[in-house]
Amino acid sequence: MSKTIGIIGGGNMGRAIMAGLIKAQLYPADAVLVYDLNPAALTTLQTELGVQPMNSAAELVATADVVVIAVKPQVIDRVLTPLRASFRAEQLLISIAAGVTLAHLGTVLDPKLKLVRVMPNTPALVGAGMAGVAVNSQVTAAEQATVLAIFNSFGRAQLVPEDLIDAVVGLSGSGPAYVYLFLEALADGAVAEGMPRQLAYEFAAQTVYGAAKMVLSTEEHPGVLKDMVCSPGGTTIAAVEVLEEHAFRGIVMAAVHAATEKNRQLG
Ligand SMILES: NC(=O)C1=CN([C@@H]2O[C@H](COP(=O)(O)OP(=O)(O)OC[C@H]3O[C@@H](n4cnc5c(N)ncnc54)[C@H](OP(=O)(O)O)[C@@H]3O)[C@@H](O)[C@H]2O)C=CC1
Ligand SMILES: O=C(O)[C@@H]1CCC=N1
Repeated sequence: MSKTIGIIGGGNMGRAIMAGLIKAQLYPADAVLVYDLNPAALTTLQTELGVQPMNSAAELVATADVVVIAVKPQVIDRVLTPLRASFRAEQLLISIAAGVTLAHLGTVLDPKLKLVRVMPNTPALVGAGMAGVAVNSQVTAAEQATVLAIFNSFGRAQLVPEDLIDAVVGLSGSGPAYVYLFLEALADGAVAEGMPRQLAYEFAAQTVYGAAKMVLSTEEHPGVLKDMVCSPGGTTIAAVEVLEEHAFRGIVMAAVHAATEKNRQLG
C-alpha cells in the first residue's frame, strides 16, 4: 500500500473517506494528509481524526503518494490548474467529483498522469461505502488493485467502464439520500400509528439494514425475498398493493434517471 494519501477538500465526502481509511487501519492517521480552504475545518479534522493538515494543496501534492481530490465539480478546475506542474508521473490522482470525466482531468492536467475517477458514497464513514472506479490507460493493474483496496477498506468497490459512472452516481452515489427519505417515511408511518419517534427510527433503520444484508448475504433475487415476506392474504401484500398503485418502483427508477442525467450534464 502507498505510504501516504492526501485529500484535497475535507467536506462531507473527504471526511467520510478519511474516517473510513483510518477506521479500516489501511493508513495510520498521521499518513493521511488533508488540505481544505477553511482553516477551522482543518483544525477540526486534525483534532477529531488525527490527520495531518497541510498548508496548501501544492504542499499536499508534493508530499502524498496518492492524491484524492474531493472538492465540488464547480471548483475542481480552479483547484487543479495551478497544480498542473506539481503532479508526478508515478503519483495516483483520484477524483471523486461528480460529472468530471477522465478526459477532462487529462485536459486540465496531463493525460499521461495516472488518473482515476471514483464515485464513492457517504456510508464510507461507517465502513459500508459503495464505490465505482474507472481508470485511464496509464494506471497499471497493480495500481488498479491499490485503488480498489483503498475503497474496499471502508466498504465495497467495483471497477466499471467509465461510461457506467453516471449510473453509479444515480444509484449508489446519490442513493443514500433516497434511502434516508424512505426510512424517514417508514418511521413517519409508524409515528402516525402511535410509535415514539426514536423507536420508529430504530425499527426503520434496522429493517432497511436487515433487508439489504439479506440481498448481499443470500444473493437471492430481491423478488424472491419479497415473496418470502408476503403471506397469502396477509399484511405485506396489502401494503405492496398500495405501493404498486402509487407507482413506487417507477418513481424510484425516475429518481435514479434524474441523478444520472444530472451527472451527465455536470460533465
Ligand atoms: N456528498 C456525497 O455524498 C458525495 C460527493 N461526491 C463528490 O465529492 C466532492 C465533494 O463533495 P462534498 O464533500 O459533498 O462537498 P463539501 O462542500 O462538503 O466538501 C468540499 C470541501 O472542499 C473545500 N474546498 C473548496 N475549495 C477548495 C480549495 N480550493 N482547496 C481545498 N478545499 C476546498 C470546501 O470548503 P468550503 O466549504 O469552505 O467551500 C469543502 O470543505 C464533490 O465533487 C462531489 O461531487 C461524490 C460522491 C458522494
Ligand atoms: O449530490 C451530488 O452532486 C453528490 C454526488 C453524488 C452524491 N452527492
